[in-house]
Amino acid sequence: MEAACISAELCPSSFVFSSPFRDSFAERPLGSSSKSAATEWKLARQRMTPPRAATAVQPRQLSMESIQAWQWRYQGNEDLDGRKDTLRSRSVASTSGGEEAQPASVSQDALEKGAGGPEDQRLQTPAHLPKPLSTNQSNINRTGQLRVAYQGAAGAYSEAAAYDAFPGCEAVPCEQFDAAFQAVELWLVDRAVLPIENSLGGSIHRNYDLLMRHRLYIVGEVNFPVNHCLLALPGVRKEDLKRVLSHPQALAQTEGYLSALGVIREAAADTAGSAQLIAQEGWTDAGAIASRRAGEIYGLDVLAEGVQDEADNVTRFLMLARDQHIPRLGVPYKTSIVFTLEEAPGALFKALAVFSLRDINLTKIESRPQRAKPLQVVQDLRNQTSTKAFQFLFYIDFMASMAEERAQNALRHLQEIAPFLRVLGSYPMDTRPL
Ligand SMILES: O=C(O)C(=O)C[C@]1(C(=O)O)C=C[C@@H](O)C=C1
Repeated sequence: MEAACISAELCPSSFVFSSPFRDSFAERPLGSSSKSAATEWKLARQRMTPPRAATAVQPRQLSMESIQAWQWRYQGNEDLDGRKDTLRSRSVASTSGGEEAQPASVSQDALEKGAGGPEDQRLQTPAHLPKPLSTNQSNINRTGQLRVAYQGAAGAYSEAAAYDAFPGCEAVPCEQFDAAFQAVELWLVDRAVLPIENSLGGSIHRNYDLLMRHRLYIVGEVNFPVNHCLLALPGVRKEDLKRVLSHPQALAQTEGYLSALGVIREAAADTAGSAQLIAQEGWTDAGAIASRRAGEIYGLDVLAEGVQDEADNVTRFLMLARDQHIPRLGVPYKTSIVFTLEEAPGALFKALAVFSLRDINLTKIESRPQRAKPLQVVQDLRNQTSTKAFQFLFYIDFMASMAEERAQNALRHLQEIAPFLRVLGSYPMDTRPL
């Protein structure tokens, strides 16, 4: 099928194939018509069972130092050899769990502090990390698995979504969302899978902002059913709990249940991380909202299952890559865009009309503050006044492929109204039954 690119600005980078896995999602049965296959999908996803290879060794979040070394070497500095032994022995000491080599988790701190150099005392290169990549290498690990970054600890829903999106992949935990974006940009991993919205909790605003800040493409989506459990240390009863820890989204999704329980809610970086913390600290007054699998990993009991406020609780995850997915025709597609508008009466109405005129269905609209330019002076000529208006970025998902003429025409039309327009990706819709 022909690739569609309506203008160089809308599709800024050329279509480059760098990984044999780029179409792995598209090749999966989308919206399988067989009832038994559909039921099997559903059950497998609800169990959230990663491939056997992934359960054998639990990934652990490693230190920021390994990433600094990666980043520094990736930028073309190759003179680490003289320090290799020191670095290696230090890293062994810092990861002395006695286990086998584990996937590195990427910390935001590591990425933000930037590359050091041989003089940088923080540099460490864990011995098990594969060789740094050059731009003409693909970052496929030694066993040929695709490496997929996600935010959180092992047992997080994001990890399960990563396995769901890329069956057989190696899921790489990251401390923050930003770290997952950067891990892809730095070629430490091939893809990232990140939550963008939840049917109960709404949008994950942080990831909208990061989509704009980074230059990755959306190459697919996964709608993942989230079935929350209340977890606690063995022997602890519901009545013993004074507080419950979890990711803010998970706390929002179980708001009614936790209010009835009368516990204090404490926000944590991710659901599985809170289960891990309770196990590590031996807290008998605290419970965690997390997956059943997180309970199994960290040795916590399931006190209650399905504690989300509505039985249908679905989180939509985006699959991100360095290269665009080439849009096709013949299967359901979504396209995600972000644009700005000049402050004027009816500006948003006109922008949305470009889709309705062509019978294109919108599935999502989100507005976020334009952080670089949050305010704009607006003259009201009729009343001879001027005020300051908030400036927004509008994110829209619509149901069409960029290979379709109507989508190309809609965006050409939008470009006439919008001072800034970027296509974040055109990708196959997840039409599997939930
Ligand atoms: O903490 C986790 O387990 C996550 O994967 C994060 C996250 C989110 O950010 O929305 C993902 C799915 C659920 O909606 C709850 C939390």
